[in-house]
Amino acid sequence: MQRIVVPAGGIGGARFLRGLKSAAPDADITVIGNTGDDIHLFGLKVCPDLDTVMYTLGGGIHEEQGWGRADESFAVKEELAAYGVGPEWFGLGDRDFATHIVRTQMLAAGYPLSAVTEALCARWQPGVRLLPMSDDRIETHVMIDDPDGAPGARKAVHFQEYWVRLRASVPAHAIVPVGAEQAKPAPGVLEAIAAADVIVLPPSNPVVSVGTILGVPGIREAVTAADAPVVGLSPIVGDAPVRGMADKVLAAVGVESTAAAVARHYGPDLLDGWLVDSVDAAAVPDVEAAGIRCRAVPLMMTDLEATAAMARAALALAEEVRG
Ligand SMILES: O=c1nc2n(C[C@H](O)[C@H](O)[C@H](O)CO)c3cc(O)ccc3cc-2c(=O)[nH]1
Repeated sequence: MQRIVVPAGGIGGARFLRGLKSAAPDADITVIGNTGDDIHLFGLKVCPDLDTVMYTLGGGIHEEQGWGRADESFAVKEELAAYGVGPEWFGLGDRDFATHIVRTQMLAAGYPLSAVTEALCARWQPGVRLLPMSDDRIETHVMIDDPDGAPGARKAVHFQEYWVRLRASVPAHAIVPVGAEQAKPAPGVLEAIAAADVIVLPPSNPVVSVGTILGVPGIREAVTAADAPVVGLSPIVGDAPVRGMADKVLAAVGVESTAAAVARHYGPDLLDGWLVDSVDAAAVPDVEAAGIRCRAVPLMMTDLEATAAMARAALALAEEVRG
């Protein structure tokens, strides 16, 4: 059975995984989920990217939104707001709250996040093995200008505040994965990477999703050392992110928002192959000049079949670089 490892963020990663499962129904897929987006609210631990993967593959996702639960209501949030308890800008629904309550209760009882995630997945049956990148707490913060401070002053805000409250409308000066340096990969992560037949970097955010996962000490090194080919799909199409704020956070790390620049950012030591969208076919020679095999194929996840075709192209490229 083919063993595929996918370090994944939220919506883009989850949708890609749905295509990958359809393209490789018999494969043994391990997902290493980003937990840098995690946030503590109302005393609860919320893991947006793990939940987005779990709900999407388990059939519980709000399809149009791409995050949170289908058929959601917001009575708890409204009641909290009536007490003046926020933040009001983060949309936690009633059904979703139950997930965070179970998670927080299990963590308080001493279970590590990896065990909690496995328990939550027992209900959702995502059809992949979903591992958090780490059991240790890591929180991505974004440095922005502080309009209330002295001229030139900056402050750090939680990634969710940057993305959801500020809608990434202000420049990001730096991305800080707080806690990453002391963190260890969760049990099973390094073993899955070492045993992989193929490692696929989905079209997730290369800085705050895949970058954060690779930044956990030992993970990037394990991916680079793995025997398996490593192939990635560009999240940038026609010089703009397909969705999300990749352009803003790429600027913060000094990387241009182009498919070729993202490939170079990952680097030839990590990547064996890179898929760019057909509209970026002119970038293929640039990427190959950097020592990364590159092909141009349609990369818009418009429906399951289009997404499965992307996954098939990634697996085919992996075979090509292996051979
Ligand atoms: O744009 C939003 N995204 C929301 N997201 C998505 C999330 O902010 C991001 O898209 C990811 O963290 C980036 O991958 C949620 C995800 C959850 O699992 C739970 C609650 C939310 C709430 C919001 C929200 O209010 N607005």
